[in-house]
Amino acid sequence: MTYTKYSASGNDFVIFHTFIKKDYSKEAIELCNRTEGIGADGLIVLVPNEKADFEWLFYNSDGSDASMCGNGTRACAHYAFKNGLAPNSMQFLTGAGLIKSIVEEDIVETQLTAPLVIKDEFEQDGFTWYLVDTGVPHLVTIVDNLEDYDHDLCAKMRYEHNANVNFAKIENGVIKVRTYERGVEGETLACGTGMAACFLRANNLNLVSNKTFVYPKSDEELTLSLVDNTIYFKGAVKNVFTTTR
Ligand SMILES: N[C@H](CCC[C@H](N)C(=O)O)C(=O)O
Repeated sequence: MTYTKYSASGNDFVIFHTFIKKDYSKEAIELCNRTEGIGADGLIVLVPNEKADFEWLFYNSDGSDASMCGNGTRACAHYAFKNGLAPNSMQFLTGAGLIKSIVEEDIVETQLTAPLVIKDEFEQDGFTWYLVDTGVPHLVTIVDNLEDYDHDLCAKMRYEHNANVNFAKIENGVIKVRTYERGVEGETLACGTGMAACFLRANNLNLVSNKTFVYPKSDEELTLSLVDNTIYFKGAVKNVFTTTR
């Protein structure tokens, strides 16, 4: 089997395509293992689909499946286009519904699914939280200092709310984000749906405009924009290497 390793702003994935649609949780754990496998935050498997260019199966590195992955859609779309599996403007089926992505060289823009606010605002453990589903559930708190990010608190909030956890700081109209990712069970270098959740919260509070830059832990530059309640997420992806096992 041939596997390709992608990095999307530091959020990294192993990607392959097959005709066989089955549960790949076990393969996800093996392939994402950073000491004995290729190493990645997630596994993406492309399988044929009659109603879209393809369907994807997404797994976190712990083998859990997730309905959506913003950075994963950007890497997957680039992979699909470069492997002749889809045109540069494509739509594919995910657990969160149809996703549209456009590939232009190494820049990919994804139209995320319609956001759904689960809890608008609540206090817990000294922070003000916002809980929103941007394809997967995300807790967001806006802080003055990203050093407030605390692994143990994130783990507690992750399990209590079954959501990813984001700390965001607004600086001169742009957003800096740190994310604890469910299914990785730790901080990742970027989380697309997490950046989208932070952007939505900051935009709702009139702290950023309808189009702004967002910088995750990797400090790569992503563009988030909101048009008619639809979030667009754009940035570079990197095909790191391809290997066969
Ligand atoms: N860990 C997430 C899925 C991946 C989301 C993230 N990698 C992104 O780019 O959106 C979850 O289980 O909810």
